[in-house]
Amino acid sequence: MEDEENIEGELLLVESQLHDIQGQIKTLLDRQEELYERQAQLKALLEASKLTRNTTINTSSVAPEDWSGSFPWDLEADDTRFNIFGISSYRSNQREIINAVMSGRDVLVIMAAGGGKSLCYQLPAVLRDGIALVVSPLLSLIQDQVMGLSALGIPAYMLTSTTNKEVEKFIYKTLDKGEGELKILYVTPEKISKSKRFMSKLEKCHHAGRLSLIAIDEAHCCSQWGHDFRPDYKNLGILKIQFPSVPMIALTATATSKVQMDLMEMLHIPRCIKFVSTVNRPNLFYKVSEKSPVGKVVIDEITKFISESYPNNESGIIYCFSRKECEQVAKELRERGISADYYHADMDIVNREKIHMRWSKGKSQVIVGTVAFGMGINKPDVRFVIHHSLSKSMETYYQESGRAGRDGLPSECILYYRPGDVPRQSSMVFYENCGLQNLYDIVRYCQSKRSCRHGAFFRHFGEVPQDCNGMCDNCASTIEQKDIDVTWGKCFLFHDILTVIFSTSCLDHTKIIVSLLHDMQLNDQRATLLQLVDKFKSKWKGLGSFNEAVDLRKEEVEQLIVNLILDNVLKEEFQHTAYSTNAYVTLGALWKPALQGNRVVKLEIAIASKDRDVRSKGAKRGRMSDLEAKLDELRRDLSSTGSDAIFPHAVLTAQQISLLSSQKPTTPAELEKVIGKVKTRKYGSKIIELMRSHDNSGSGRGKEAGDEHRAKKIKTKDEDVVCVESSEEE
Ligand SMILES: Nc1ncnc2c1ncn2[C@@H]1O[C@H](COP(=O)(O)OP(=O)(O)OP(=O)(O)O)[C@@H](O)[C@H]1O
Ligand SMILES: [Mg+2]
Repeated sequence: MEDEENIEGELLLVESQLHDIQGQIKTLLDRQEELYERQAQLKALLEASKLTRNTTINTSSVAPEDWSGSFPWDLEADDTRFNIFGISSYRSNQREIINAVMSGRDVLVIMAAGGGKSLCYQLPAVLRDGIALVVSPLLSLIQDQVMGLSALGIPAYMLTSTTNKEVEKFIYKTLDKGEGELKILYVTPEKISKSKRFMSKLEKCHHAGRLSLIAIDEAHCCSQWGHDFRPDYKNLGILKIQFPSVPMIALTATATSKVQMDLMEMLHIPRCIKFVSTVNRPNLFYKVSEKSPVGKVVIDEITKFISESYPNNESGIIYCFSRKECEQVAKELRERGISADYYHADMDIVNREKIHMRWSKGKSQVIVGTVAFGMGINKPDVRFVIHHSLSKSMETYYQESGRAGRDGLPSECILYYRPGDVPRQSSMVFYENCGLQNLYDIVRYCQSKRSCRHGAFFRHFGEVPQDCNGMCDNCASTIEQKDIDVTWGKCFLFHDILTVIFSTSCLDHTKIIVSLLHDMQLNDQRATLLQLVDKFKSKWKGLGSFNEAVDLRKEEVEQLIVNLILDNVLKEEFQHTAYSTNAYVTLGALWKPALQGNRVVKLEIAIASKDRDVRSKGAKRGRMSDLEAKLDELRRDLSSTGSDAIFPHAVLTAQQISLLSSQKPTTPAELEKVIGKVKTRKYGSKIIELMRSHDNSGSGRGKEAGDEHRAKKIKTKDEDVVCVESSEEE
């Protein structure tokens, strides 16, 4: 009898070790496949490199590799950056990239969303002689860029299906004969692949030495491995073959090394200089909020968050799972006084564009959209991105949440998560290549109450982690968190957090769940996640007071089941019906060791009464100061008057408003120092008029809400605090 038990014990151990080894073999086989793939890519790249060497003018002697050194165009570049673009200093890598392009090199730029990629090709385009060609995938992006550049007085045009005949004629003539004023020409990739006429004009332009550079924006669209593959981008390789001496700059926000290799190969730029910036978005505060199963509660929470944190109509996006959900959420927000519109693929294009415009111009505060509200968003001052439902992968979440704070100012990204949402997503993605694996990665992110959220992105994109400086809920939380062993069903409370490790208790939760499923499987029955939770709860109740282990809330049982899925103790299975795909929970590869207590499953439980209301230090803002509000109104007025309507942020950025309201320039010379020459020439008189009247009206210095702290307390020389009533004394 004892012998048998020993044998059984060893058998279990052997089985569990075998399972681990099988896992390792699988990892090695996957790695082998990756290496084969990489080998093939490298061979192809070598070929392409040899090919390009034969056709490319050798530029290797043109410039040194120290791209941050000094260059002949430094002064002119600085002057253009500040006085035309109104940008006071370069962000990380911008200067180096500009220098490499100016030196005639091909460049690949990987820079996070909002990092400032546009300047990297727009500035050299202004500085270099001739016309710069920019390929961009979306009409709305192109329109936005052309409008912005025109407002700065830079002759930029687009040649797309919407371009009128008159402008088209002008563009062709300019390409052909070099007569008109044209510095930057935007086209969609279809123009390159489908219009012979365009390509022949471009050829002429190049032949006359007037093609200054070629920029491929959103370059990840070239690669099938990227998240937004566009077939027409595949044909862009022709550009380097036709115009080998013209520097090419390819730009994207995210590209794994596989996608980077792919891009270099497809665009024929094997010897390009690569600038890879960090994926870090230090101005974004990341948070996962527990999502109530009651829809109205979630909307109430979102409404409270928006109206308390963003009282000045600051823009935001809410991502929803389905079209129906978008409409519902937008309606309920409107009922609660938030100006919200919905946006999804079922709407006609005119309607969608109208909604997008309203929002971009600050006439509505929130867009509630599906993932269809995507790449075309160029608004720099989106202050919050809320996910009403789970994204389908870490990569899509990074992209979607990354639309917040592109202007570099503090912004918030909140994901409402409940384990019950997992089957909804998994039944949509399970048939995709690695769909479930990608989904489970973001589910792990959501379930964790300890790991740094920014750290999860660093890990995902293979970057060395950096401290997030309290810019996520888990790092900002001061609550002490500890692992507590509750073997034999005991649990302990440590401050506000209870962490439970379920192990070998014969009545523990894991065992009950696994044995429930085992029984069901024997009877040919199946259960969805919610059904399994109910079964567990009633079984648990049946055990009554004999059970010493902690009684979990329904949501916590869901969380545990999802953890068991992530740990391969359970797995999801899918079945198609005529109308939908149902997800069921069944036994996974490691159910036996779990049942026998050889598999430790951890569950992190935050005590239910406290949703850790941690916030970003910089995110919560008060009402705009009086002057800021006036400047905001002025930029809206200025953006909608004049011959070509532009977006308010193209007139004055959020940073510029903030600088103006603190520095209060009242002469053109002072104003120029804040917003540069071009904007001063265009809008200076109106801004100065506003500044002066604000100053004279008595609502000037010291009376603004934003300056309250300055108005109430100033320090005298001997450091005494003196209360003052009016700004004059300040
Ligand atoms: N050096 C800078 N200083 C201040 N603002 C800048 C600077 N460079 C760019 N910006 C501003 O940052 C915002 C985002 O820039 P841009 O549109 O070029 O980002 P991007 O890298 O192309 O992002 P995406 O991947 O989302 O397209 C714009 O409002 C731009 O004017
Ligand atoms: Mg961009």
